[in-house]
Amino acid sequence: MELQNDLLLRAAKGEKTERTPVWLMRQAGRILPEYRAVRESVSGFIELAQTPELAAEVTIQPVDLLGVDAAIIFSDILVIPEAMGLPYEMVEKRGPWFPNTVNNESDLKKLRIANGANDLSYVIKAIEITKKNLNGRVPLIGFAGAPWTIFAYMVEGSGSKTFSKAREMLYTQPAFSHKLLQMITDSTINYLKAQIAAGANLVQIFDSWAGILGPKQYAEFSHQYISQICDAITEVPVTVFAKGAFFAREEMSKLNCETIGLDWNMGIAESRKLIGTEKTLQGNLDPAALYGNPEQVRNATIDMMEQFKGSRHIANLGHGVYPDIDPENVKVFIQTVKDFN
Ligand SMILES: Cc1c2[nH]c(c1CCC(=O)O)Cc1[nH]c(c(CCC(=O)O)c1C)Cc1[nH]c(c(CCC(=O)O)c1C)Cc1[nH]c(c(C)c1CCC(=O)O)C2
Repeated sequence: MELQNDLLLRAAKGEKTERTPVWLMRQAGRILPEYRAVRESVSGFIELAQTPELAAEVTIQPVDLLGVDAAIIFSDILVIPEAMGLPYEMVEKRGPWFPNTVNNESDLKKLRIANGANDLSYVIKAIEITKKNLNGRVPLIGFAGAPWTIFAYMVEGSGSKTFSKAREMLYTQPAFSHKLLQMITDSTINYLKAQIAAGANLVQIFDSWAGILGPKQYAEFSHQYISQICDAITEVPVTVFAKGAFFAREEMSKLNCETIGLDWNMGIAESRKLIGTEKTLQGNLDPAALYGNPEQVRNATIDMMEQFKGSRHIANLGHGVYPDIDPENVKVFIQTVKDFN
């Protein structure tokens, strides 16, 4: 199907666009009252994510209600551990929790490499329904967690400020760590390929915990695996968002991907210098800027746009939108990008 709005894809490839495309990380299922209404009709996040018709509905909500230039499929990065044999729960107000964790070779034997189309058929079904109902209005973004971020949850068993157990593993059991990272990488490639076959027009890799590694460890335990994924995905543009990996920007410029996501700690001019002009940059307004009044949101957005001006850019926040942000301010952010030239 021909896309009516392909700004995101053209910007990712570095082609000329009439204006800068805009979407928000975590736009589906955080800020909209319409999302909460759907969410309350089921038992919880996991049931919602596993019900393709409803997942498709909340994926499209931000397109209808906010006017973003892309949809991102409603799911979670933690579906990969589950598909490998490590189920998770989503604890209200606390976040993800794994009843079992992976700590040694014998835990590893209980895991398998996920087959995207079979083990995650509910996501694939949700993508198919979303594509049909979007009817070509905007591109659909597929996604997965980066292997290191997924590893961190599988070893730790929940969120953590330091992920010290996961980082301990890299020092005390490097061979085990590499085996698990490779299994996650192979699963992720299968999964992204299945998302693309079902209709995802671009895929994004979220390395949310990149910033807790030092540069050497990042190169060995994260970057290398992201690089494998980028090399394997040849069908659609790839975006890599490694939060906090300011130290790896120059290395990231060599990845086989179209777009690098910036968080709000990364200076725009400095990032462009380190990454060069062969990549599109995505980001990077501080999500907290949306707590301001509409005038402040507008000014902060214009300030960001001016810094990116003239170079390959997809407008976004520097991380996911916070759940208590007023959707009206999100609309101001989006409209300001659309009006900017
Ligand atoms: C680290 C991470 C996770 N999940 C994700 C990341 C990477 C991005 C980032 O760094 O923010 C990615 C994610 N999670 C979700 C999406 C859906 C699409 C989107 O809107 O971007 C995406 C892209 C839905 C979700 N994932 C989750 C919810 C909230 C669940 C609910 O509705 O109760 C949603 C809508 C739950 C989740 N899932 C995760 C956590 C820590 C939590 C709990 C806190 C939170 O809300 O973020 C793991």
